[in-house]
Amino acid sequence: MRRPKPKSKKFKIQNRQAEVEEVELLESWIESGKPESGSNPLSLQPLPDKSPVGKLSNGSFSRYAGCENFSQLPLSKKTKDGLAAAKYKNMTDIQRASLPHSLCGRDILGAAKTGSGKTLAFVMPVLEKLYRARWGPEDGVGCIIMSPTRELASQLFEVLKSVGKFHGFSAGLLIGGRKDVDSEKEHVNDLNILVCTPGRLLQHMDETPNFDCSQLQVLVLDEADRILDVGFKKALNAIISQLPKHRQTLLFSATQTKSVQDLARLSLKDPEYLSVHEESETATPNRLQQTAMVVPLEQKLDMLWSFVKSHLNSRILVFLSSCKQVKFVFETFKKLRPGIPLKCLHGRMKQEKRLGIYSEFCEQRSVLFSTDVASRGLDFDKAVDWVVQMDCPEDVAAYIHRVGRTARYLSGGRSVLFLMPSEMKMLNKLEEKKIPIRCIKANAKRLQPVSGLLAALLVKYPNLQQLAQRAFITYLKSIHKQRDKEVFDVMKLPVDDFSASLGLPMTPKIRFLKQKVKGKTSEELSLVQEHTPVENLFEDHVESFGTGKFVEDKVEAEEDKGILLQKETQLGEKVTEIGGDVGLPATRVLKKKKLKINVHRPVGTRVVFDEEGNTLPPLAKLADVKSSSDLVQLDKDKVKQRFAELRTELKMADEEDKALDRKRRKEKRIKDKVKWKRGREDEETDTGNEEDVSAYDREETGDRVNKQVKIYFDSDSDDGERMIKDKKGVAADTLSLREQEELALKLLSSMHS
Ligand SMILES: Nc1ncnc2c1ncn2[C@@H]1O[C@H](COP(=O)(O)OP(=O)(O)OP(=O)(O)O)[C@@H](O)[C@H]1O
Repeated sequence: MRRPKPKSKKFKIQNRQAEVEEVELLESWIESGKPESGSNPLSLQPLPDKSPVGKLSNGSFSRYAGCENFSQLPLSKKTKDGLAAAKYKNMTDIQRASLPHSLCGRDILGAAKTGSGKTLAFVMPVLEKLYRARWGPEDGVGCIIMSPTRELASQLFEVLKSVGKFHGFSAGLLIGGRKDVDSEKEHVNDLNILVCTPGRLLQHMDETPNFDCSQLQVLVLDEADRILDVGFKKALNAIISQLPKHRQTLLFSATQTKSVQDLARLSLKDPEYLSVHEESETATPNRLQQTAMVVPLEQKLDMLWSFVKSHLNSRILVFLSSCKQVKFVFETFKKLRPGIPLKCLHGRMKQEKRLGIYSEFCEQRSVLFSTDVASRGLDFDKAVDWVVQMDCPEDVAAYIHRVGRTARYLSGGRSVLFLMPSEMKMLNKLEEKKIPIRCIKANAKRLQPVSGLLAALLVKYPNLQQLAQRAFITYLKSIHKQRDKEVFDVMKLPVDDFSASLGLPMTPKIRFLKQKVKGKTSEELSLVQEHTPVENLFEDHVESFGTGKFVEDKVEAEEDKGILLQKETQLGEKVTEIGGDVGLPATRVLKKKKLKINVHRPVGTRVVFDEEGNTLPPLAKLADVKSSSDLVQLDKDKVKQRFAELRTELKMADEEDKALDRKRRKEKRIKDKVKWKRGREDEETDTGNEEDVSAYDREETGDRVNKQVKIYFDSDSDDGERMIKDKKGVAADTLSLREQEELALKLLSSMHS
């Protein structure tokens, strides 16, 4: 391969001259187009002539305020080329609103719906600012872009690389979980742009010799409200204290902070608050169809399983509240082989694995079980079809970010939120924040119970039992720790039913809850929340939410073939598509599929499963039937029987333990008594030998011994002999008969005299 000819010196000088001229031109454009402080560029859109150089009617705003596409902005050729190469042409709302300001160097508080292009809105000003400042390798760190999660930081880094590929800046990704921190330390001082998470940046600030950010030009916080949240408070304060105050600061989020305290911490200078969708009817993307369902805690897994089985051709993102739950659901569902690849993502995974899973989910149609680590900012390459919130989000902001993983930019998407009866207040909160959500009900007939299968799995795989116990405890803890007590009440949870739904033979001990209820048993607890069937709950709910915003879709159960009951017209999807035959009860599915097996199955064919339990083509369908049939055939009776056996075994073991404990206590009591008796005898004969008495004995028996001694003297106080002993200090028993007679005579003579 021929190597490209090195550029001549003359070419380089010419090129540099052209750059200098371009920068001067850009600066003059920007200077002439600077908007007045406090102006709102949105109020002027669209401009009458849409000309990038046209004067505004009142002459007070940026002349770039009405631009529609990037070519109209005063951008360097390198940035324009980068944008063109990445096929970005027209600006989105937030880009149109913020770029005229941010390019002029003003501080920005940008808010816009999820998936609306906020990333470009801060990447471009970063490139332009450094370009116009003629930033070079020797100038060091010129810009820091911070994100709350590692995956998001990696994604931002990719966008920066693609749009800035014609620029000569050096950029680095600094995120935790990477082992090569030492090599990072060697190079970090040569980087111009850092894309990082707060923790790793602080680590470099603390540990890397000569790490210097004193020349910083731009600081960007993506998902700013999250980074300014308590979780990052200490790290962020420490970082900010090491940054120069004179800099440009850009904050972006779909749920932007307006807290004066937050802004003061960042020492923003007269920031421009740009909330482009504030006037919008909804706080979420228009193409997003949002639904909610009432699902009792003990039916959540059944519902999730049924949902996954009835959406085998979709890309589904499922949010759960803790790592332990993610692990449990992933591991058990994987063994049940739903017929679609399964993946999981949580903070306890190794970084390489996390990034691998993230990119696999971008490429492959699958179900990803995740904690909130995937809830913010991630822009999965191929559209996510469904976002399922198995556990209620902690607040409205968390809801907005979670559902925002679908329906991004121009694509559509759907979401479903499982709400327990005790969490219904969340719907009011969503409504208050302009989130249009429709209540739908589950098709109870299509529900595929999974707890029996889970119980069988737990018997077969003891490690799953541990996972289940941990998932159980952490879920309750997560509810207990939630700040919004109006929505989350751990006391209302049917704990025993929940435990059984995970396949556990007995409810694990819940220490923190026991303290809270002070002696209430778990049965009593479950009584707090009466068991109500889904349908009834839904009807209750419709009464209280029948204001028009929440629409109930009453569809005859007979008409529906899927797990979700929805009208065909409203979701633009055929009902059969939602459910298909996969939504049918297991036995009917088997009957149908068995027919197919008989026809198509080549004799002696092996069925191969991959690591995640997915069947490999061309026998995927066949194997699905086999796998599910295997499990269904795990003989429900057998499972029940084993379940009962396990219960009796545990009960017997419990009884044995109790008996042993009783015996031990009895023995100890006897031992103590014997010791105490001995102690008393010793006291009576020789009170001086205290060293033989243990501290415990002294504590427990000391008082009693003293009392006895005291009583002994009290009761014998009328005893003449004792009186004599007391007075003389000599025991009367020890005197001889002659001595006694002498003593008596002395006494008599003294009485007469
Ligand atoms: N001007 C544009 N033209 C075409 N596509 C764009 C444009 N700007 C952004 N996009 C695309 O829109 C999608 C969403 O963009 P981005 O990730 O920046 O959204 P966001 O507002 O930051 O979302 P979130 O709030 O979830 O972080 C991306 O796939 C991006 O490539």
